[in-house]
This record gives sequence, C-alpha cells and structure tokens, in this order.
Amino acid sequence: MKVNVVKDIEELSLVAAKRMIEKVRRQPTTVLGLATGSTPLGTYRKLVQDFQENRTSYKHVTTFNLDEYVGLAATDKNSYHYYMNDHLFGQININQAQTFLPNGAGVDPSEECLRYEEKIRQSGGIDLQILGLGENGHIGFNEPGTSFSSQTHVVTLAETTRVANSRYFPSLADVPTEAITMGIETIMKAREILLLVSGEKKAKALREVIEGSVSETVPATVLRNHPNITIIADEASVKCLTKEYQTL
Ligand SMILES: N[C@@H]1[C@@H](O)[C@H](O)[C@@H](COP(=O)(O)O)O[C@@H]1O
Repeated sequence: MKVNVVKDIEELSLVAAKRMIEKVRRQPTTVLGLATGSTPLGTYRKLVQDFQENRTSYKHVTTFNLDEYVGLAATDKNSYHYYMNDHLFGQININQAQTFLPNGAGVDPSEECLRYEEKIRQSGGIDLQILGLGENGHIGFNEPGTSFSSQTHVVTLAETTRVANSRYFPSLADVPTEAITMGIETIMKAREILLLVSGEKKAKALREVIEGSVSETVPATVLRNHPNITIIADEASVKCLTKEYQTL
C-alpha cells in the first residue's frame, strides 16, 4: 500500500488524473472503474482539460461505475448516471455505449446486480479503479458490516450516509434508501486501485484504513490486502495518522 500525501484537493486531482491519463495512453482499451461524490470531481475536470488540450483519446475505453441509487432514473439530476454524463462522459470522446452504471430504475434490482457483475467479468475485469472514502469507512456503497466476499448487491443505505449525501438533494426525505453497489470482492478484483481522500471529515476513517485492523466493520480496511493500491490523501485528511507518510 502506497500512501502519497498531497497538499490539497487541487494537487490530489492532478496526481490522480495524471495516473489515469498515463494508463489510458499506454493501454487505449483500458477498463476504468469510476466513483462519484465530491472527491473525484476535480480529477474529472483535469481529464476534460487534458482532453481539450492534448486530445487523450477515450474512444476504446470502457468504464464501470461503482454504484447507483435505486429508484432514480438516469435523467434524474441526482442520479450517478447524470453526474457521470455531466462531469465526464459528455465532455470527452468516450463511446457512451461502453460506459456502464448499475441500472437503479425500472428493473428488478437483484437481477440487475447479477447482470452487472457478469458484464464486468465479460469485459475482462477492471484495470484501474478510482475510489472515494465514506466518512464511516464505506467504499462504493458497501456500508460497515458488508462481507469482504460480496459481489454487486443491493444495499440499504446507512442513515449517516443518507445524511452525508443529502447535501445534493432538496431534503433528507428525497435521498433514496437503497442503492446498487459493486461488492467488496468486485472492487478487490481490480488490478490497480487509487483511493482518493480529501478533507478533515475523512481523517478518522483514513486512520482506520492505514493504521487500524482489517475488519468488515470498516469496509475500506480490506484495501490493505490489495497488491496494487495507492492512497492519495491531502494534508487535512491525514491529521489523525500517527506515522509520517511520503509527501509528494
Ligand atoms: N457512494 C459514494 C461513494 O462512492 C463516495 O466515495 C463517498 C464519498 O463521497 P465524497 O467524495 O462526496 O465525500 O460517498 C458516496 O456515498
């Protein structure tokens, strides 16, 4: 596990985007695993900027997102489909037919989970997975207590997660109660992982990930068992660590 400490979200975005661009340029058919939330927004902005300036091509790239709310249509502004189209897919030359998110609306969610897991497998698996970190240590929407051997599944969102994500919705009551998420085993199968962590609110969760014991109580601690993971964390998020880590 490599830990790179950067100054702030700006530098974090730059470092993460650089790794993604390098990967796509070297392997044009890369399968990317993507995350939503506020943390990767700057990274996506950097990818768009690089596309405009340097024309890095995404024509042969395939993407799989980590998760999606149950009950929100792709056209709903709060859906992760909408987020991805708005912040990334609509602004680069990716083939939209090669961008996948779980379908949270209008289908049987359990069947959708099986279909999604199979789709990832058929694509050859994820080469580079981007992850954010929940304040309670969740990854994707894998809440505390999720089995490390979980595949794509339907989850009931923790109340703390609904409250944390309610900032995007008109009110807490509008935040869906369920989501479809890649499972922990699904995520761990990615060949390379970048965990992006920014802000003081994540400091306690990050300490658990790096210095705590590996346990299903804090889902992200599983990442310690991954052979190729880099944590990119800004100064505010490393405040609770007891040891010094490499500063970029
Ligand atoms: N499902 C998402 C996660 O994939 C994300 O990583 C996390 C952190 O979000 P943020 O980056 O906004 O702090 O919360 C959400 O619940």
